Amino acid sequence: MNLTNEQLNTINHINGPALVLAVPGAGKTTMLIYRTMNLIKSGVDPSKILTITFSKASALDMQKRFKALFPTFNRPLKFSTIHAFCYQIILEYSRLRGKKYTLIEDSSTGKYELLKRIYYEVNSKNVTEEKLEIIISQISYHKNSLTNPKDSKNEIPNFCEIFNIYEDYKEKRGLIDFDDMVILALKILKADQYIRTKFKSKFEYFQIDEGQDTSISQFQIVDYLCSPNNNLFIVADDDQSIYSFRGADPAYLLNLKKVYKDLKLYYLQNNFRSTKNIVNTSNLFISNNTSRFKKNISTTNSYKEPVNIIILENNDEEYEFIYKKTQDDPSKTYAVIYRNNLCALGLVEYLERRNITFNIKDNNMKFFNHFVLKDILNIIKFSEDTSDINTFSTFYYKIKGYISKKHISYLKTHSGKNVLRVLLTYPGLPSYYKDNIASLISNFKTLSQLSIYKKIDYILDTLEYDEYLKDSANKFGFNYKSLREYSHYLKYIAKDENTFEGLLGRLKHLEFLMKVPKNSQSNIALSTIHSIKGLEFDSVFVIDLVEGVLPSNKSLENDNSLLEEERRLFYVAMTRAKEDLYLIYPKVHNGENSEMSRFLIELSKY
Ligand SMILES: Nc1ncnc2c1ncn2[C@@H]1O[C@H](COP(=O)(O)OP(=O)(O)OP(=O)(O)O)[C@@H](O)[C@H]1O
Repeated sequence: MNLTNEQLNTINHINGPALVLAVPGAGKTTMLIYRTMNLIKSGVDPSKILTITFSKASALDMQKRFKALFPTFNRPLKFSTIHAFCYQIILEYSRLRGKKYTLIEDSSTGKYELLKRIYYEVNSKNVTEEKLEIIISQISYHKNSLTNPKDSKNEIPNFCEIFNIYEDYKEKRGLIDFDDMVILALKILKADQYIRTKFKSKFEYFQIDEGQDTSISQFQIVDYLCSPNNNLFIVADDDQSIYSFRGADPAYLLNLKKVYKDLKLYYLQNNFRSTKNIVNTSNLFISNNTSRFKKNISTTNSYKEPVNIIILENNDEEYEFIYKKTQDDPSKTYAVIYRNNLCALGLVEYLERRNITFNIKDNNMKFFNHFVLKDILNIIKFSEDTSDINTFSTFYYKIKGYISKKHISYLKTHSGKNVLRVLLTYPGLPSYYKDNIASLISNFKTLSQLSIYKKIDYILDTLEYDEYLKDSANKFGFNYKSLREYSHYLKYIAKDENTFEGLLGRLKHLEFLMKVPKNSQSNIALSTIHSIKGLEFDSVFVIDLVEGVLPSNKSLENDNSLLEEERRLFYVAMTRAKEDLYLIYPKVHNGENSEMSRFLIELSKY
């Protein structure tokens, strides 16, 4: 590969701190590999170089790329995630000081169960799954950003107390979670002189890839280890910082000059990846963020197809569009990129019915275990066997009928072919209540006779499960629209099924498909924006570009910094494309009229 002058300049940096600000497709990873060799050629002992990558996969990828570029070099080199590195410090401390640490994820308690228990203790209420996710991400945020949980602005009642009990519980039992690795390693380095000296002398040159997504606590570890020589080389693109919820903050990069007075700043502004159309459009787009380094992004690539803004009637048309386009040329690579995992469901269902294989990059699909899905399936199950009191007990209070706990206790001691008929024998029932139950009996009979697709609407409307969703949205702080999305996707999957067993089988199959390893040979990738970073494809489709999805509802309710992060997410998605970029807006999204994403409106003016 012929390196440009910009690139050569960068890799020739040897001593002292440096920040390389690079645009998408500028060859950041490539530069780190060449610079590693350059250090070695200039006399640095390879075992003294530590390269920190964002993920395990990128550490392996970098190792492979190094081997491919320099096949004859066979001395050991260290490419590691910060967590793996911190874990080594902790292990060494445990070995020398006889203090044992266990990862909470490997312990019998388990992080989720523990936090559920603590939430109950503190708030005398069960925590919902959504709230549990918020708690976990907020704990992580405060630890990584080294901010005080007291200042947290989240909607969790008594969050700070939950945080403190959780931390205290772990500390007393020698348990650590993923985020503790960095904090604990930092504590050990500060307090234990022997270990500090040992690790400080282990490495002399530090390189950080994806610096924009490195959290403040992670930077502190490196800062601690590399002083006083500060042989620190950071490669970053502040415009691609998309992990603020884990404590990454591009402002830290913007202020790096204050931390290292002799910081050398290098720019890599040539995009080798994309057509001029994509580079120019994405450049104009990201310039609307205020908190960023200004760059002059350019490319020597030629103009080709313009960036396509595609407006379609609904999600089905969106899936069909992608299906047809991805059949164009089997030698091309395609990526379908979305903001949330849930957006993939309909597409997976659509492509799979047409025997199209794909690589799906995330498997964090909560859909299959979500309470809305479970409730609806349980209600259908009960309609097929109305003697099943156990299933009935899971949802009786979520549908119309005013059935209470004491009625359920009665039913548990009185069996019958139809639990609702048994309920009619409950002593002293007022006549209006008997009418309610009689109406429910008739509703369940009707439900059992409907097609599987129509059952779902019947449950939502006639059995008033939708009212329950509205109530829980109010009570527990869910977003009602998001809850409705679950029923929408279930209906979408159910529309080609004739039986309940068929639907259950289909769900199992889709769940399996979305969990399979990502090594299939398919040329079509499906991914969230967070998981696609660093990768490139000939054609890219960014789907579901509606207000509330991208930008997300949450970012619209908060201050401008979250909206800037949504813009960066959009930018990361756009800049994965080499040749063709399709930005798609379905007018009806998940069965509801939608508004076009403000980002698309903005782009259509360029
Ligand atoms: N000097 C060069 N000449 C030709 N191609 C290059 C050069 N440097 C890098 N490339 C190519 O440019 C593409 C982008 O490189 P790379 O993936 O390393 O970029 P990146 O800066 O890490 O991108 P991003 O931040 O968007 O993930 C790759 O296909 C790489 O091979």
